[in-house]
Amino acid sequence: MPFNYQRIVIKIGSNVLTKSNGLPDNERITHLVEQIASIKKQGKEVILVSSGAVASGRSLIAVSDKCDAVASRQLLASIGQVKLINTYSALFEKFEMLCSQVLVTKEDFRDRLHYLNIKNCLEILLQHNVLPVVNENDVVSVTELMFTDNDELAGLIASMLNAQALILLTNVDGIYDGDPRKEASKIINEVNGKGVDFSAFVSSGKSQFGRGGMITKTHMAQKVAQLGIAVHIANGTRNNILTDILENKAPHTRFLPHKTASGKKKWIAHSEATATGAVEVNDGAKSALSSNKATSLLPVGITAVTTDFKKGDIIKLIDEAGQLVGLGVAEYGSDKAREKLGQKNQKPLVHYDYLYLQ
Ligand SMILES: Nc1ncnc2c1ncn2[C@@H]1O[C@H](COP(=O)(O)OP(=O)(O)O)[C@@H](O)[C@H]1O
Ligand SMILES: N[C@@H](CCC(=O)OP(=O)(O)O)C(=O)O
Repeated sequence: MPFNYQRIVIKIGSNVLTKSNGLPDNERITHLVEQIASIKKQGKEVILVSSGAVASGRSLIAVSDKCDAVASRQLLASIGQVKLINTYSALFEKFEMLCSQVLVTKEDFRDRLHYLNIKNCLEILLQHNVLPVVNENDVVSVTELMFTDNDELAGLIASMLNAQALILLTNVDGIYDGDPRKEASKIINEVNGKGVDFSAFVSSGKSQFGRGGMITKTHMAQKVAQLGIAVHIANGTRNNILTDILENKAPHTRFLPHKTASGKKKWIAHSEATATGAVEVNDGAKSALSSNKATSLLPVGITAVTTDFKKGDIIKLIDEAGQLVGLGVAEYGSDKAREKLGQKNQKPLVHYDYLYLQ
């Protein structure tokens, strides 16, 4: 049965857009644009998250050996992004389609206001039948301000826009149950459920031009699927891959979507890096929160306030072994939370509607 998604986020990785010599693969880009155009013609909404700025820059300028890694990435991306977006623009024009450039940084997802600004921008583009082409703003995103990779960015965008599906195109057919270079390794067709540990067969090594690697892809995919979005990891260098995925006839890995979470929960889910405070919860609270019932975090289950926070901040819920249990919006500040620690019949510190569990 084909997948009948209405809103789809497609991420094209560096390795798909780049030839082995590090330069952009224009034939590949053209073929992907043709497929996106045909998907759009079916009335579907598509958001493209495209890497390739650095590779495009490489085709235009030689970087001096004196440049450090950060400066050379800034230089290449600044020049390359212009070429990348012009390439897309010219190719989509052949199909009478308008595309737009949206460059973002991790900071743009930090608070709810910034988050809504980007969301509104993407929504207005979609309403006008424009295809947003999103990339990280590599020129200003350096070191700790960077996304792990564009998979993380694509996951954020898919969650933000309540997409039905996220397609991650890379240079292998999906997640293998062993080293993808070995013949005995098989593709895992379906992943259902959270907490699957891929570390036994997914190596941390990255492909030639990739940044995050397959491990980060699997973490992100599980998280996004848990929020109700189907995630497909497939080989972007295969012909007709996008149309074949949607017709359910391409070999690849699919993460089955779980029940849909609210927009606010989706934002909270991706806020670990920006969470300000933290509390420690006991085992009883941990199992109550993980049960099938909608449960809020009550002071009776909190053993300590480990980092201060204000009312409205996103805080981390940590178990007694130091593991992250979830994230949520604090209903009151850390001073008040300390006063109520361990007490019964108190107002929840995190209401269920504003709670995301790992
Ligand atoms: N078990 C596995 N299954 C599939 N790919 C794997 C596995 N273990 C490691 N990898 C590597 O992950 C790479 C893809 O991730 P990445 O380098 O981040 O690509 P991209 O730039 O497309 O996002 C593959 O080229 C592959 O070599
Ligand atoms: N923003 C960069 C790509 C960064 C990146 O993470 O790429 P990828 O490994 O494809 O997820 C660029 O356009 O060159």
